[in-house]
Amino acid sequence: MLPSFYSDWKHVFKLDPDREIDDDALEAVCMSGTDAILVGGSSGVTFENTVDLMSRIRRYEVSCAFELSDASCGVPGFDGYLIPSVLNTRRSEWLIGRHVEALRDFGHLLPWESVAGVAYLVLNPDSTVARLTEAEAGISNAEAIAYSQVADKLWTVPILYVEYSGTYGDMDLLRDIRAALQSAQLIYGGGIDGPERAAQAARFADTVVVGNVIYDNLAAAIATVHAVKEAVKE
Ligand SMILES: CC(C)=CCC/C(C)=C/CC/C(C)=C/CC/C(C)=C/CC/C(C)=C/CC/C(C)=C/CC/C(C)=C/COP(=O)(O)OP(=O)(O)O
Ligand SMILES: O=P(O)(O)OC[C@@H](O)CO
Ligand SMILES: [Mg+2]
Repeated sequence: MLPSFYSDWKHVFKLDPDREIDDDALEAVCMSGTDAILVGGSSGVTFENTVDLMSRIRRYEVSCAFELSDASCGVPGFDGYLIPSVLNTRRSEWLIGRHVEALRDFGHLLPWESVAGVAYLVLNPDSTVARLTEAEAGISNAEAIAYSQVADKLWTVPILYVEYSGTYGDMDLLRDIRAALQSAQLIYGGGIDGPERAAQAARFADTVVVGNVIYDNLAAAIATVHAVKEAVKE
């Protein structure tokens, strides 16, 4: 498989266009040595707040990708675009329905060479994304592994995202999902509050995403970069 814009990502910071970040904090994040900034959120993302955040990140050399979760937010100028689908949603619109409508209407505008689909497994029932998409987050570990295998082995998705947004996940499950995958890049995100948890997740995930702690404890967030880069993958 040809390498893509996300293939080398070990550590990623996720910035939400719907949240405030001052210039000093943004500089610390962009100059931290992270592999990329991923712009995205599950609610309150608009064309305007996305353009605003992208243009501020563009002052720095760091790669910058956008997670497109609303068809009205097709902002050009990112290095790459991730398009999420939720595997364990009860509503097919979040798996495929909205995507079909968006591609029908706007697909001709997409820079396809810089686009990748992402299969999300949403596992924190209290997260915004779980509520929004009515995800069946309380599934057993065997079911979570089966979902992952459907995405990876049957559908050959490029990226599987194990999403615990807002809480730290089950690392034994992450290990077992890792072991069950054939080719998908494994992204982990959720509840990483500093270097220890970041290093643990990096043992099993190809890519570790750090989000909310940027806004809650910037120093702890910055420390996750080194922790992930130095972690030994199992
Ligand atoms: C030039 C250019 C780029 C043109 C683009 C043209 C265009 C718009 C083409 C259409 C492309 C397309 C197929 C778009 C998909 C449209 C769509 C609506 C897809 C649905 C996506 C989806 C499943 C959304 C649900 C939410 C989700 C999974 C979001 C991902 C990000 C995420 C989970 C963030 C975490 O959320 P957060 O807010 O941080 O949560 P917490 O509160 O818990 O922290
Ligand atoms: O905000 P946190 O809990 O770090 O989660 C990161 C990311 O997976 C959210 O989509
Ligand atoms: Mg968030």
